[in-house]
Amino acid sequence: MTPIDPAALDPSVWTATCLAQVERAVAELRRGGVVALLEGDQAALLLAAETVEQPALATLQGASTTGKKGEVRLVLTSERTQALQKRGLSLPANLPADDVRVLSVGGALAAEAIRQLADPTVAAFDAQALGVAVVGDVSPAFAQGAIELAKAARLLPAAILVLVSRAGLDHWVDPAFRMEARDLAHWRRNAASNLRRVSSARVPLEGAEEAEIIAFRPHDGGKEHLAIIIGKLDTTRPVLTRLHSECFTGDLLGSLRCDCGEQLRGAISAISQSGNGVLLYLAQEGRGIGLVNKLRAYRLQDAGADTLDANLQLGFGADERLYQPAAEMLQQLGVGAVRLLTNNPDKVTGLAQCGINVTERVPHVFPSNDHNERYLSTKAMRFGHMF
Ligand SMILES: Nc1nc2c(ncn2[C@@H]2O[C@H](COP(=O)(O)OP(=O)(O)OP(=O)(O)O)[C@@H](O)[C@H]2O)c(=O)[nH]1
Ligand SMILES: [Zn+2]
Repeated sequence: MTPIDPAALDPSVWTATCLAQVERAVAELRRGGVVALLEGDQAALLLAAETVEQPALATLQGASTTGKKGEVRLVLTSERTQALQKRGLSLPANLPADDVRVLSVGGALAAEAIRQLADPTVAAFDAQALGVAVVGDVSPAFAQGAIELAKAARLLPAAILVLVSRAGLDHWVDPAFRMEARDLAHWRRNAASNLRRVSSARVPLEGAEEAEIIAFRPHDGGKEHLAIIIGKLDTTRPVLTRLHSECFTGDLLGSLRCDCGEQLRGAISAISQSGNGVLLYLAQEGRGIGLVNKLRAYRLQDAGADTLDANLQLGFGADERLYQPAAEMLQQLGVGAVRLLTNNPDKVTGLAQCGINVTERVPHVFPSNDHNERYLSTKAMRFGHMF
């Protein structure tokens, strides 16, 4: 496929083309297929570690032998590498403080062993026996791009990578699944934002009968975020606002592991009682790691980790949420200043950094139960929540 020259295209066409390429690659990684990142005359063939199966792995191993560009590498976040070190992986001392680590895993490692290296919730394994060593000759654009694509696919942040020359790509990967590494930065800027208001309806809620739900669709076609307007919005003064991150288990099933269900219904009634306000229901399940990874985090918590360390063991940051979509929804609703219902100081600073004036933090605390006491105390001790 001839590379697209951005200068020759209308910016909106260019953006749409580049976003579509990233989205196709993300879907392909989820189904265990090979995608390619390009930079200059170099290319990196990628597989997501979580979905790797033997036939696709054999393709990458074949490319590594034929391409003579080097062996199969495993790309992990530094958080995941540190967790593996605690389980016996030996790495050279004094490594640079990189976000992402590229490891050589030898030519013969089986798909199952790769999945185990990515996933701390599977049975214990002998990390030392894998003989993993650090290699440093992979472009950061490839290594970071691989992790970014895996996260965008809501998979574990780990990938398999092989370097090949751009000229020989046709043999290894379908043109539909190739993209310039630099397009990822463009995608990052546009995907989560550029929200388009797609539909809205009046939905009377228990305790807030005058309510309207407005759906905002991200530019990348991802899951919609919802704004729930309660009462008649008065934007002439700071609006009572709640940013609620989706929690399937707490919001829908009434899970006692967290406080989300109570916070959701509590926010609706607090806003209703105050007269008017907004609840943003953000498609950022599991502090942005997705439901499946949150279930993995719960397994790690059942084995002793707290909610923050569980995220790190999986290879994620403590909190992967972005505040840009929330700020953009508020701006589109004409809300420039808010009184924010939260105990989380990061929400206050995150929203303020995205241009919303947070005039006041309104505490949003509910009593604990036997199942969520540890979760809530971790929030206070390690995330700085103000209870
Ligand atoms: N990764 C991870 N996410 C969790 C866990 N427990 C709950 N969540 C998610 O955390 C998010 C809860 O976010 P919020 O209700 O916005 O709460 P918060 O950031 O603690 O801040 P406030 O409630 O505003 O004080 C939801 O997306 C849940 O799915 C967990 O153990 N691990
Ligand atoms: Zn929850």
